[in-house]
Amino acid sequence: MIDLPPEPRIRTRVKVFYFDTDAAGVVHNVAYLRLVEVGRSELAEKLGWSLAEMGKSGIVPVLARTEIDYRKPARLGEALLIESSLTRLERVRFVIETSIRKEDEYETLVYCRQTLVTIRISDGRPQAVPESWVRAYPHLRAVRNDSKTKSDS
Ligand SMILES: CC(C)(COP(=O)(O)OP(=O)(O)OC[C@H]1O[C@@H](n2cnc3c(N)ncnc32)[C@H](O)[C@@H]1OP(=O)(O)O)[C@@H](O)C(=O)NCCC(=O)NCCSC(=O)c1ccc(O)cc1
Repeated sequence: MIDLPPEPRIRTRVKVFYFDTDAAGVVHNVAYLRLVEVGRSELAEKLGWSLAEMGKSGIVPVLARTEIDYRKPARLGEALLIESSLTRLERVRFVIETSIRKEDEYETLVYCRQTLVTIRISDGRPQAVPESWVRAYPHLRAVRNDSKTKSDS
């Protein structure tokens, strides 16, 4: 059991390499999803859900929804900061928001909001979000009154 940080947030620094870019030297839309995943995985580890432990426990998060806004381009060789935050906890779902910006500028280049569902690997059925998160971050707890609607996550 690890001590959870006061804020469920992490900043990850990355550099834009050739394999992230298209012929114009700008980061490809698909490459941003990989960067979002890098940040989200680092956040999961910080919140006690390491990649190695996930498989062993039999309980894993899966992505149910990704919304992404591409606001400004990032370019080859630039240093980027990926800021990933856990922002909402429901019964079996949770939300991670990610912003990507240049290391030396404050403007957000890309914003992404993802809904994840905690499932049991053996049968794929949804499971409760980690109790330790609910205890550590009660202010993120949200109760939905529209559980039949999947489109407004
Ligand atoms: C997400 C699911 C398990 C949900 O299963 P269902 O049988 O629909 O369960 P339910 O109907 O009970 O839904 C459970 C809850 O999820 C909600 N839900 C389900 N689908 C959605 C979508 N698309 N959006 C928002 N909310 C959703 C639903 O409203 C329920 O919420 P509550 O009412 O608040 O309980 C199922 O739809 C599924 O298996 N989808 C495929 C998931 C998948 O293949 N994702 C991509 C691969 S995972 C991945 O790439 C990855 C994940 C995590 C990492 O760290 C790295 C990589």
